[in-house]
Amino acid sequence: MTNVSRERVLKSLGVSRETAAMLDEFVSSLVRWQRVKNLVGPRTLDDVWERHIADSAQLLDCLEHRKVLADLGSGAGFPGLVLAILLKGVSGSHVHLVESNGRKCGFLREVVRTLALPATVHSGRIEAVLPALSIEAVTARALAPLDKLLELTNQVLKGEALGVFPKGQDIDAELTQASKYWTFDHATVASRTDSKARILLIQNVRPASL
Ligand SMILES: C[S@@+](CC[C@H](N)C(=O)[O-])C[C@H]1O[C@@H](n2cnc3c(N)ncnc32)[C@H](O)[C@@H]1O
Repeated sequence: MTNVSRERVLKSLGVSRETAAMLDEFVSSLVRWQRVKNLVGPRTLDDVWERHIADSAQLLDCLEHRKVLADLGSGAGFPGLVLAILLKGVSGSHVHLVESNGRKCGFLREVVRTLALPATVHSGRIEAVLPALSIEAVTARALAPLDKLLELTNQVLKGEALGVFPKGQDIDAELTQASKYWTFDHATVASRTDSKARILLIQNVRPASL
């Protein structure tokens, strides 16, 4: 199953042999660390290629020309490490991985170092780290509902920077709730890995009262 998924995902991504080798190395490290550090929901590793690698990689197209980004609440590197692997070699690219859990940061640092990725691991809280970063896009998967995400990111998303947030079937309710507190431009893109999911693209965020 894992090998079939791997082949299918790598084929659909159309990556080079070098990039495929980096993704393999990342998955191997995750499986190794998972045995002792429990970084992701254990059952999700059975389908790591579809559920985590492909699900993260599809965000690359949403970024368009943007290549300096912050991934908030990176966990075991989804989507941030996958994007850093895909962006390696793209001049000027950089991924800031922001994660407060020290154990997960240890893993992220090891993968960044081993694969020499264009990425920095920030071990700390988003609220403290994000304001100091200069970025073109923000990603966050499975971190918080949209109103909370905009509370965390409104300062960086008030202009041209793009928020790229994978969302599940509650997306419409989240948009309604967030609209009570924020105004913003948004669009959605269908997820390629989950028929019930969409990817939310957000810009020009302002407090609703202004
Ligand atoms: C549910 S996990 C999702 C991880 C990953 N993005 C994924 O999709 O697999 C949320 C992660 O966000 C981190 N996190 C939550 N609140 C945070 C905060 N305020 N600052 C930094 N990290 C945070 C948690 O430690 C956790 O690793």
